[in-house]
Amino acid sequence: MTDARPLYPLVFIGPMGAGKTRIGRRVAKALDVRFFDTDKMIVAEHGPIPEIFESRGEAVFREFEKEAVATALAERAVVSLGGGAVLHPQTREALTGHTVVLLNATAEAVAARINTSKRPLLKNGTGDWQRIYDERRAIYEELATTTFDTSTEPIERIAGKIATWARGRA
Ligand SMILES: Nc1ncnc2c1ncn2[C@@H]1O[C@H](COP(=O)(O)OP(=O)(O)O)[C@@H](O)[C@H]1O
Ligand SMILES: O=C(O)C1=C[C@@H](OP(=O)(O)O)[C@@H](O)[C@H](O)C1
Ligand SMILES: [Mg+2]
Repeated sequence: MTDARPLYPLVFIGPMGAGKTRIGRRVAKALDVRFFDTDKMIVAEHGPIPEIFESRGEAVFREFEKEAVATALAERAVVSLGGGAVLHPQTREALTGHTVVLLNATAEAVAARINTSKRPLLKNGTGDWQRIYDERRAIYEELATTTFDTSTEPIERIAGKIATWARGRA
């Protein structure tokens, strides 16, 4: 069955450390389109993420994030969201009809790779990762139009596979 959804914006969702930022950037390069990372947009406008969580709270961060997502989704681009962006109902609604790629990874793979100090929700270590993932799993799976697992292969190989898949979709 062919997928009638437009390829762009091509959106990456999934848990922290799955590789949305790194893989998204590589896929954009391979497809020769622009790349937006909503966390980077928020940092550019409002400052470092841990400071936003600390001084304004998660709810304010989610509002900033909703705005960044809406801006990025208007572009013909690859767009990587932060792991919790899908918690906002307006963001879930905004994703309707778009091509949404879920990047999944196991807790073990993520524990070996991520810098928890930059992720305020993991400041007690990666033990919280599984709980947060379990809370969000159903949302990710409902929104995703395709899924790739990033646990075992290097970033370049996964990005290459996704770019090949995307070319086949275009
Ligand atoms: N497939 C992978 N194999 C090994 N390390 C990875 C892989 N994907 C991502 N990483 C590493 O994990 C960290 C988090 O990646 P990032 O793209 O920021 O994830 P996300 O945006 O989903 O939180 C980075 O240090 C990155 O180099
Ligand atoms: O899952 C989350 O709630 C978060 C994920 C982070 O982005 P990445 O998924 O790119 O790490 C960042 O938006 C913030 O620390 C909160
Ligand atoms: Mg990221």
